[in-house]
Amino acid sequence: MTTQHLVTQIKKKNSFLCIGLDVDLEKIPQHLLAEEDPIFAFNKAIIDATHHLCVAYKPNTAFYEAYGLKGWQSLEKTIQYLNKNHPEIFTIADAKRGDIGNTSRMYAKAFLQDLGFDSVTVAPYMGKDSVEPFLEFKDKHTILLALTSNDGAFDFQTKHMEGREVYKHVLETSRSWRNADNLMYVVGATKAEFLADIRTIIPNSFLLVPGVGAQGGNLQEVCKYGMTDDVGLLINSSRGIIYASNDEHFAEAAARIAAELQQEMAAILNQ
Ligand SMILES: O=C(O)c1cc(=O)[nH]c(=O)n1[C@@H]1O[C@H](COP(=O)(O)O)[C@@H](O)[C@H]1O
Repeated sequence: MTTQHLVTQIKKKNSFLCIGLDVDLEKIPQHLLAEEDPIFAFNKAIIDATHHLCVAYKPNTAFYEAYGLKGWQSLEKTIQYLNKNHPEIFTIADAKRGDIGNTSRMYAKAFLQDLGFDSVTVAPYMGKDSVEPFLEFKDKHTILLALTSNDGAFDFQTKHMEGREVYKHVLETSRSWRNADNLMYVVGATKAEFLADIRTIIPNSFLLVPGVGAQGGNLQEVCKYGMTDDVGLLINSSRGIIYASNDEHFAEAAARIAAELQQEMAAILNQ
């Protein structure tokens, strides 16, 4: 999917919401455990109830890998369901990969080609040759971790190196890599106050912003400092939406929370 297509969808739906499909069998409604594939049954119900409210879905692969082969099959069914029924929706494999080039090439093939995601999250720690293989795919996007939402972000990312913070080096240096136009960046919603500075380095790049909802990030603050003329933001909430209820009306409950966020976004877009 092109960035322009994503922007068009955002404007059409008045939403820049990304729903995180982080499925934990201990948290889903227990009646779904009788289904042949409880994870897919849960995802399908959530997608059917919320697809008109969001522009992206982000399964975090940890929640699928944890269930072995069955989990991987649930992930595959979920992306196939999205690509077949909602091809206008942007899909993110939240896998946080990155390795020597030869290995990264295989990660890129797995998520962007074989599974058919529009994008994949990648860690920048191993540098240029570990990220460039992901950038080779036309109309696919590599979402590089820049400033993450967790407290550990302060261990390395905000430390100074040659006079500036490490996350700023990530932003700046990555712009010189081959096919850098295919880059987006992760900035945690809990770090909204850093966004003004970040926008001086990457004024137009799309940002994936997780941390609204369960982690306490503030949507208004993120938009105030991070929004561009083309919106430039995908705001993710996972647990705050998908676990709104665990009774048989869980999907409607998830849609209610998603609608609240979408309405808040619409108000911001129409200001
Ligand atoms: O790359 C991510 O999506 C990510 C980066 C980050 O800095 N913080 C962060 O929470 N995430 C992911 O975003 C999701 C947040 O989930 P909730 O806290 O349940 O909304 C999880 O899948 C996290 O792994």
